Amino acid sequence: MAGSSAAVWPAHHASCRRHHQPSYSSHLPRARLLLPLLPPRRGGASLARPRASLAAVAPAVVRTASEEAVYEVVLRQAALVREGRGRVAREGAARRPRPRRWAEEKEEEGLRGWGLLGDAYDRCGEVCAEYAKTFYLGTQLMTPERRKAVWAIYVWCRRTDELVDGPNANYITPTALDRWEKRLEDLFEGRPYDMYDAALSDTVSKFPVDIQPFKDMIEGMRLDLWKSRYRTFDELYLYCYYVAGTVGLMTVPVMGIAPDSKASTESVYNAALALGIANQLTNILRDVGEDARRGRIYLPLDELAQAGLTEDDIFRGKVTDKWRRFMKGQIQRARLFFDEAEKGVAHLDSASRWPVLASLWLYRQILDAIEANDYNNFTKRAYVGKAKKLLSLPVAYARAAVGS
Ligand SMILES: CC(C)=CCC/C(C)=C/CC/C(C)=C/CC/C(C)=C/[C@@H]1[C@@H](COP(=O)(O)OP(=O)(O)O)[C@]1(C)CC/C=C(\C)CC/C=C(\C)CCC=C(C)C
Ligand SMILES: [Mn+2]
Repeated sequence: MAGSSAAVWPAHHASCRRHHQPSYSSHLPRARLLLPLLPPRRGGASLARPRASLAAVAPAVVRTASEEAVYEVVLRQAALVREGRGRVAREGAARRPRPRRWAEEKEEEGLRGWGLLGDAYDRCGEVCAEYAKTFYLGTQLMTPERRKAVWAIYVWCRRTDELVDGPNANYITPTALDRWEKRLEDLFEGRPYDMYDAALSDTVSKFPVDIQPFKDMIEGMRLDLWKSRYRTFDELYLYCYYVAGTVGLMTVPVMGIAPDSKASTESVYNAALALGIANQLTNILRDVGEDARRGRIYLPLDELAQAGLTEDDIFRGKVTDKWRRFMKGQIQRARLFFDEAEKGVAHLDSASRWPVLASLWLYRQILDAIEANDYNNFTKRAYVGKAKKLLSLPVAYARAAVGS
């Protein structure tokens, strides 16, 4: 946290936390369930066409309040990237101050200043390699600039998550999150607080990355401080956007859109958002039991009720036919988000496709694992075995190479 000596960098990785998930049941594919299915509002090829099967059950496509709000952010990010591309092309200049003060102070202290920035990125890479091995491997194909930038974003996200999910989580207050947000604003202004911040500060000076998704992720952490129930999928959707959809919006400007892509910028952002939502929904479904033991239910209560289930059923954790039916609907919804995301991958810059596709496939396989566990996500943790993980890598590599 800003101004605090407490290390926000964790020594451990808890298998934590904010895993949560929605569902719907037999009348499932209601129109509102999928932001990514909505057509784009502006020109350009769409990745987000309603699929025939869904259109049949969801003739009236209506966005919910959360989807509307999030879509506004998507449009703003897309506009920024378009503008950023133009500006970089015209001026060839960075948009924001580089973390000058930090580097100069370090030089005054007899440290290597700008040289330290290289070390800062290296440390980000090490953290990534430790916490997200497959993803780290995937970044090796990217250009050094992009790779370092994605690492810096990863580390900021991981640290933010650890605030509410890590060993010091019990001491985190709204004020601490306010300080973390102030520190974020400072680093965007070129005034980083520590070396991990310095790496991100440098990244945002080089790529058209907007502060909004970062702030929104902190907002998600705020929610986790007080909210442990989600009445509807709309509420859950917003939460998933905050804690995971934001990652897609943060990383697309760094990973880049393929120069030959005909897709509209906002449709690529929509796909990125869908991947974050899909990952978070999957995370939630995997961790239902773990969350329940912490008194949390990240499932839409209205959909639970429609399935004839109560909160007590979750806390009791008995796999019944009602639960299986409910879970099938939830898994189906998560898969739809993955499908929407997958369509966007081909439009990313070629070097960025592999890590995204590999991570998408790996995470999606957790849903298969839940099914293989006969929907017992109360006491059995769904995971993807090493062999499957290893197989996904070359397959994703081959697919990523095919291009847009
Ligand atoms: C290439 C690539 C995959 C880049 C993303 C790298 C990156 C910056 C990741 C940050 C992830 C992070 C630490 C988020 C903080 C909140 C959080 C922990 C969310 C959960 C992740 C799963 O982590 P884990 O299983 O460790 O969860 P626990 O904390 O243990 O519970 C999430 C479920 C969300 C992660 C979301 C993404 C990785 C979104 C990815 C979207 C893109 C990279 C956009 C791709 C673009 C297109 C066009 C498809
Ligand atoms: Mn976590």
